[in-house]
Amino acid sequence: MLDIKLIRENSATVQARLNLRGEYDLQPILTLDEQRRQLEQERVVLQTRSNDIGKLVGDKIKSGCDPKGEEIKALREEGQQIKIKLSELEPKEKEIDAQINQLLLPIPNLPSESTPVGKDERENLEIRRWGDKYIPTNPNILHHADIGEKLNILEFKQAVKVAQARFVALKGAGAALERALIQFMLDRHTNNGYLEVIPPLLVNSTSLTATGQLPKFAEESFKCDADDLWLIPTSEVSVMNLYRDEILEAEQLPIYHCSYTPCFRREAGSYGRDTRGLIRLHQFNKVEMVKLVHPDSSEAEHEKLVQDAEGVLQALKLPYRVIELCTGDLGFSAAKCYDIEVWLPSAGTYREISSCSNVRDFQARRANIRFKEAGKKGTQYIHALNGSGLAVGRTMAAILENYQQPDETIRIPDVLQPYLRREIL
Ligand SMILES: Nc1ncnc2c1ncn2[C@@H]1O[C@H](COP(=O)(O)OP(=O)(O)OP(=O)(O)O)[C@@H](O)[C@H]1O
Ligand SMILES: N[C@@H](CO)C(=O)O
Repeated sequence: MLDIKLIRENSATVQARLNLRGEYDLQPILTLDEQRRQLEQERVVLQTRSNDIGKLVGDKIKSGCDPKGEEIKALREEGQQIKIKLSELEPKEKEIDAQINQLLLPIPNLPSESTPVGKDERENLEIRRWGDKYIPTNPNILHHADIGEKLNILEFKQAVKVAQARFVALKGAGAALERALIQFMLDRHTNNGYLEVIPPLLVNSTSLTATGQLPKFAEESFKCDADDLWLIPTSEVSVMNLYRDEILEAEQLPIYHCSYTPCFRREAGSYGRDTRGLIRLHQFNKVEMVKLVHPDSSEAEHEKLVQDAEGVLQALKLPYRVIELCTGDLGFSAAKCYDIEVWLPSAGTYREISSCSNVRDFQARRANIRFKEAGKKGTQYIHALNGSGLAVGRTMAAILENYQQPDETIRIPDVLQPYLRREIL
């Protein structure tokens, strides 16, 4: 959530930066904020007069004025009227606060100053590439769905019967490879100082609002019918919300978490896109990295987060590139975002496998996550970062293609062999 004080005091700058992301009109918020401030001023004036009257009545009685006389009666009557007005003002202020809040919730984060300006994904910037030398030279590589079915490790038809399109069942070595990938990713992150969490897979609406999926993107998540519970689209939601409404000590920061969970997405706007294979499913596994950090270090922490995600691909020797998203392509909560795209030989292209964002204080304001620092008055909002480290299904797809041998077997990446106790699939 954007800071209302920032909007009030720098409305032109905030509006200009929001315009880099799309169309958002701050005027209704500014109008309500002005009304709210007028009510506040009115309340302060009335409160002061009410205090003065109380004091005046006391002083006058002390100096001999008749407590039942006309003068005291008139003052008491005025005091009574003020109390009635004050009691009417309070709910009005609360109502306007609630309206401002409702208008702020669908407004996205401001892009960072260093984010490249652009309309959409065509204006994203390629930052670097890694692993060109590992790009396979075999021109006949099968799509991962085809080789997966041939090897009897990916089962799409049966999964569709059980659920619907965009589901998969992993069998035998496929299930083992998925588990090995999850374990390998978690081991790397925990060795790098991330504390593992297994969080709830169902979250309430307050949690989804805190991380930014609600109210705007309700149609992208699955909701349980009878309860106020949703299946998580990413474990960023559950992990961030563990800290909702908490005040941390500065010494507790930075907090690094990693978590493996299934993720559930309705993919409402993806009709007809990526209908084959593991790229776009309603349920997929992801190892997530989440950081809660001091605002001064969030930029450096962001660079380290991307390196941690890249490290997984480098260890697996999967070729990739890093893209910096332009202002028009940023996710709702992100101030700055790098996507990592892995090479998929069957398509002859790079496909997104990880998204690493610095959301700065945007989620902390919605979730009310603050910290206290010695020598500073009051509390400050933490900065938060999240990144996929990595999406497991897309990693499996990349391995089934990049490690495919001419005899249609799959070589297991060296770092996974100890987990699987085999070299070939
Ligand atoms: N429906 C899905 N099925 C499988 N993996 C997914 C799916 N959606 C996202 N992912 C993976 O999870 C990562 C984090 O999710 P994110 O919200 O950044 O995806 P996204 O930007 O919606 O992806 P895309 O642009 O491909 O739709 C992505 O980088 C991707 O690797
Ligand atoms: N939580 C982030 C990174 O994985 C996302 O889903 O995009």
